[in-house]
Amino acid sequence: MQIFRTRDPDFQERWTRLCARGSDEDEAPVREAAARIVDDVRKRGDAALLEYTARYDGFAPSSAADLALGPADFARAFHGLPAAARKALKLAADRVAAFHRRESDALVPSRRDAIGATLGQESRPLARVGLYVPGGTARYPSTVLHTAVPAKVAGVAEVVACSPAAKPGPDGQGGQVDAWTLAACHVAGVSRLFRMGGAQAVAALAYGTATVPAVDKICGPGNAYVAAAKRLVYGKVDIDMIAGPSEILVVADGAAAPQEVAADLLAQAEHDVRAVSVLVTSSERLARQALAEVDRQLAVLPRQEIASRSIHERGAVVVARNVAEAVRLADEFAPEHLALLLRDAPRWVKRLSRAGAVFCGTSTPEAVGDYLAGPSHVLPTAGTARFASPLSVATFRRRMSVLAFTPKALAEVAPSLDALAMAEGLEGHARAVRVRLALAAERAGAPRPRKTLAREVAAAGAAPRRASPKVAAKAPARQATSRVAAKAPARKPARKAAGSRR
Ligand SMILES: NC(=O)c1ccc[n+]([C@@H]2O[C@H](COP(=O)([O-])OP(=O)(O)OC[C@H]3O[C@@H](n4cnc5c(N)ncnc54)[C@H](O)[C@@H]3O)[C@@H](O)[C@H]2O)c1
Ligand SMILES: N[C@H](CO)Cc1c[nH]c[nH+]1
Ligand SMILES: [Zn+2]
Repeated sequence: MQIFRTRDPDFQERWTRLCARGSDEDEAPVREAAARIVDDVRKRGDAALLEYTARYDGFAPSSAADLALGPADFARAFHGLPAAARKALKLAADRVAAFHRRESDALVPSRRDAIGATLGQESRPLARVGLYVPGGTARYPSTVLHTAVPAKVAGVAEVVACSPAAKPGPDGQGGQVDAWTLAACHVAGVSRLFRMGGAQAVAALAYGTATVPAVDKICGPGNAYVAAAKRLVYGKVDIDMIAGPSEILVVADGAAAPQEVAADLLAQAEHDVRAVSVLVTSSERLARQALAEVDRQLAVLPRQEIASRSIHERGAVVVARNVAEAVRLADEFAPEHLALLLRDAPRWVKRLSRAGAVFCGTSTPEAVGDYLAGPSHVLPTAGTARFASPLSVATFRRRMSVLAFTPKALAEVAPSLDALAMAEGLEGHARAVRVRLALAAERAGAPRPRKTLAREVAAAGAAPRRASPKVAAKAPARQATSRVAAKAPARKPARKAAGSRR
């Protein structure tokens, strides 16, 4: 694990390199591999999906339909678990649901303004979403809960999930998905789970295949291949964010316990060889103690191989001049998880604006957020916390603006609208308003000079309205106007037409 100090002459260079984790340069080979896979599944559908599933997950079902598991499988798995396991899943699901139900929709309420325009927003759930549940080197039933529960709270009608099956065991049998993951699908109300993973799963959900339905949005975390594929399909579908290899940045002062610092760093390092764990501390002594403690704990960690590569290839300890500088660097790094092992940790939160989630103080280990604190553990990685937010109910809903003008309101804004449209050279837009004003005037039978009305209708580029015999009998002047309009030459200068109504 590298160690450097903000006083070092090459600090900026090393810090910039550390901050660039997961960047385009860092991930070029992964991106190219993901692009080939996505393209192939888009073109060849199920056939390509089955080939990649066999290659990467060792699962070769006889038909693509066998990739899918459904509610009966989920219920069987749930009821087959011991009571303590069912209780843990339910507790986590309940806490996630309780937190996300507290989210507010914060819409602009519909209101009629001074001119008579009623303006507002409405929000609706997405119809069908696809959740990526990782499963390459670890199982993630918690991710089922931290994605599907907010989706259900949001009101999504159809929640489908995908997760790679475990690699075949010594018996050569593939296709197994652990009971906890299936049970979590039962608890969270997932409709179907497809046993597929990686870039091929993302492509199948984005473009649809004969077996896998195309979704409106793909959400959920995954390794670098999954993250790269989500970037590639964005636009065809929406995505929640880039939630790639896990990260933690711990800010600690001299009072922090090195054992806790090391444990938090390793808890993320064990996710993936590409996970990033960083300590920024104001204490040289703590830096040294934490390094030693990481080595001690690594030696007895079951996922030592993965965590050790992550720590040695991507981990770092940075010694800052003081806590304020450490906190400033943490914010610049924009980590997925930011742990504040500081005296008076909550006080520092107001200095932060760029982290996926902030964990305050020694009794709030990051792991509590991973499982059952409440806020979804799906968080932006690779510095994208600069602009992206945690997965939430809002992730699964979309807003639409709703506008309703009265004729009077339209007439009031028409001159300015006309001016703007003509400035943009988009006369069709201006005409779409002028025609309404002209027809409204005609309907109202406003006592207007014949020529003015003729000019208005002609300038709007519209055909004359055919007056009903009743109206025609009552309003000979308007009928005459329409006849004139039908014959009128192409158009008068628009501004003049608009101005004539002022
Ligand atoms: N940011 C978050 O919110 C969050 C939450 C949970 C987990 N995670 C991350 O999710 C990831 C889980 O990773 P994982 O690998 O265990 O499971 P995964 O399901 O994300 O990836 C496994 C799949 O990757 C593909 N793959 C692997 N090697 C490949 C190769 N060489 N070429 C092409 N495709 C390949 C295969 O299709 C395989 O099925 C970790 O990085 C973890 O840190 C992030
Ligand atoms: N730390 C992960 C997010 O980066 C979430 C998780 C799930 N299970 C354990 N951890
Ligand atoms: Zn974790």
